[in-house]
Amino acid sequence: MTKQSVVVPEAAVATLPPPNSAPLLPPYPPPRALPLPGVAASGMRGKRYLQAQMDHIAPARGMMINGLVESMRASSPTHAKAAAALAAAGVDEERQAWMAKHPSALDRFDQVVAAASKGKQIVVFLDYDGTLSPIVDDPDAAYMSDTMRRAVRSVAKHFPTAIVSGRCRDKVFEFVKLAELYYAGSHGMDIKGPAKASRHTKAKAKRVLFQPASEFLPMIEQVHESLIEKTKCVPGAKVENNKFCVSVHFRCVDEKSWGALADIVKSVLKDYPKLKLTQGRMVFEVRPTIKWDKGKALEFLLESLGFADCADVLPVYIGDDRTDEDAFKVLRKRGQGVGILVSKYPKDTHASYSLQEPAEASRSLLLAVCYCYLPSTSSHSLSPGTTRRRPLLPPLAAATLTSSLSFVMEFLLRLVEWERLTKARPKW
Ligand SMILES: O=P(O)(O)OC[C@H]1O[C@H](O[C@H]2O[C@H](CO)[C@@H](O)[C@H](O)[C@H]2O)[C@H](O)[C@@H](O)[C@@H]1O
Repeated sequence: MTKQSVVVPEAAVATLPPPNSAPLLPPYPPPRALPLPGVAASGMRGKRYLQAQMDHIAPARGMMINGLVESMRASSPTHAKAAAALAAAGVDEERQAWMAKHPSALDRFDQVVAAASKGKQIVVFLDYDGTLSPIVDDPDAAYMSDTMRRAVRSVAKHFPTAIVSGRCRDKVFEFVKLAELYYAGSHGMDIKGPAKASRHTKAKAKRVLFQPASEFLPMIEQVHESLIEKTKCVPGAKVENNKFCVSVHFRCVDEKSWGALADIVKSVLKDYPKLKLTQGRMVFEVRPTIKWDKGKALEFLLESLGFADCADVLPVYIGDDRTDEDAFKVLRKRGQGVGILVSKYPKDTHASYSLQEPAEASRSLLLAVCYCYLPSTSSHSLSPGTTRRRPLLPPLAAATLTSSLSFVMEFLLRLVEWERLTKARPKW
C-alpha cells in the first residue's frame, strides 16, 4: 500500500451571486420530457446537435457503447421495471434462493455479531447515498434525516465509524455533519480521521489524512470542465465534481439519449488514458486508474485504527452500490467481517447479508423497533432488576421512516443496543 499523506488547501469558498440576480445554475433536475435544447425555438437545432455528436463519434460506437447502454439500464432498475422483470422470472423462487445466500442482517442479527460476542471490536463502515440517504433525482438534495443522523451518532459513540462514499469528502461531511467520524470521500481516495482522538482507537492508531490520487487533481479538473461543456446538449445530464473523481449522472436523462451521453463521456475520456470509467446507480464515475477503491480504503482505515493484521476486529460494512462490492470482496478475502448489501431486489453481490425494503406487513414491527427502548443514560432503578428506559427515537420520526433505509437504521440501533447490553452484562 502506498503511503502518501498530502495536505491540500481547502477549496476556495464559492462567491455568492448578488441579491436578486438570476440563479447561476438552471434548476436541477430539469422538468421531465424537456425538449432538446433549441428544438422549441428553431425546430431542429438541438436534435441536430445531438445527432451531430453521435455521428461525430460514430466510428467509436458499436458493441462497446451498446454494452455500456445495457449496463446503464441495469444500473438502477425502476420499481415497475424491476417488479415486472422479477414477475416474469419466477421471482419467488429466485428471491428465496438469493435470500438463502444473503439472509437479512436483521433476521440473523445474532449470527452477525457472533464474532463480536467473542470479544472482537466492531468497526462500522457506512456508504452514504442509498444507505444513509434516500436515492433522489437531484444529487445535491440527498439529505440524511435527523433520525438517521442520531442513529449514526449513537453507533459512533460505541464503535469506530467511517463513512465511505463516492462523493467529495467535504460534501459528504456537509450532509452527515458528525465530526467524530472518519470520512473516506472520492471512493476512498480522500481519507480523513476525526480531529479528536476517539476512545475506541488503539494506542498505535495514527492521525489520518490520506490522498493517494493527489497528482490527478489538475487532470480531474480539466475532465470535469470538458464533461460539463460537452454534456450540455443532453437534457437532464448532470456532472458532479467529486474532487478526485467526476460523476456524470443520467438519472434524469431520457433513455433515448443514454447512448449519446455514453458516447460523449467515452469520447472525452479517449484523451485521458490515465482515467477509467466505472458505473454506479444511474451514474458514470470517472476516476484515476490507480489501484485504489473502497476496499483499499477499508483496509487502510483498519490499519490506521491500529487493527492491521489483527484477529480481534470485526469490520461491518453496509452499502448499496456496485462500488461497495470492492469492500465486500476485501471482507470475503480476509475471511473477516460482515458485508451487508442494501437492496430491494436480488442482485449479484459479494456481501454476506442483506437489508431490504420492508413489506407493508412488517411496518408495524419496524415502527415498534425504531421506537425501541434503550437504557437511559440517566437511568435509575425503579425496583430491583428494572431500569427506566427512554425511546431512542421520537414516535413521529419513527413513523415517518420508510424504505430500506429504515432497515439500515434498525440494524444500527440494534448494534448499539447489543453493545450496551453486552457492556452492562456482569463479567465473571
Ligand atoms: O458511494 P456513495 O456514497 O453511494 O456515492 C455514489 C454516488 O452517489 C451519488 O449519486 C447517487 O445518489 C444520487 C442522490 O440520491 C442519485 O441522484 C444518483 O443517481 C446516484 O448515483 C453522488 O451524487 C455521486 O457523486 C456518487 O458517486
